[in-house]
Amino acid sequence: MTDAPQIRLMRLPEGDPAIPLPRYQTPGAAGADLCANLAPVDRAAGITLPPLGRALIPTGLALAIPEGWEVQVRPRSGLALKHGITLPNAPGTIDSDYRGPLGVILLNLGDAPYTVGHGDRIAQMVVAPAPQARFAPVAALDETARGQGGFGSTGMGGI
Ligand SMILES: O=c1ccn([C@H]2C[C@H](O)[C@@H](COP(=O)(O)OP(=O)(O)OP(=O)(O)O)O2)c(=O)[nH]1
Repeated sequence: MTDAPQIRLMRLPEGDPAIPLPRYQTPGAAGADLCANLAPVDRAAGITLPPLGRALIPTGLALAIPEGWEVQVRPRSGLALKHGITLPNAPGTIDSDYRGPLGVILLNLGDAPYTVGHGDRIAQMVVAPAPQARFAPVAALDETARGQGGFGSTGMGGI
């Protein structure tokens, strides 16, 4: 296994120090939970997403990811199953050279309004290797057994 990288985390000036920093909830967790860090004006009422509504939810954090790695922001399955809350851009890509505020785009696919509260665990971030490839333009590609077959070309049934 590649050595785990160190990711520097900075709480932004508008970040609430009472909100826990991302952490793995169990020794084997792949994702570290991210909490909503709402603007002071939103903290009392939260941010309500109507059905099919979406919003950029601040985390109050900025990251410095080492080159060659990325952070993926992914939905939490409990919120998805119970309330239909997902990320329209899942997995959100956090680039290693990005130093701006980390935000989470939440989308309500449920049939009832959903309110995001200050401090709620809204998503999880997974750290993954992301090497930059070299793209080599060529006139023709090598042949394979699959060729151009795709999008269900091997059939859709079981057994
Ligand atoms: O869920 C997300 C997705 C992205 N970002 C930040 C970090 C990322 O590095 C930057 C740009 O994201 P992306 O490349 O997905 O956005 P884009 O629409 O292609 O914009 P850009 O032209 O700024 O790259 O926005 C977030 O904070 N949360």
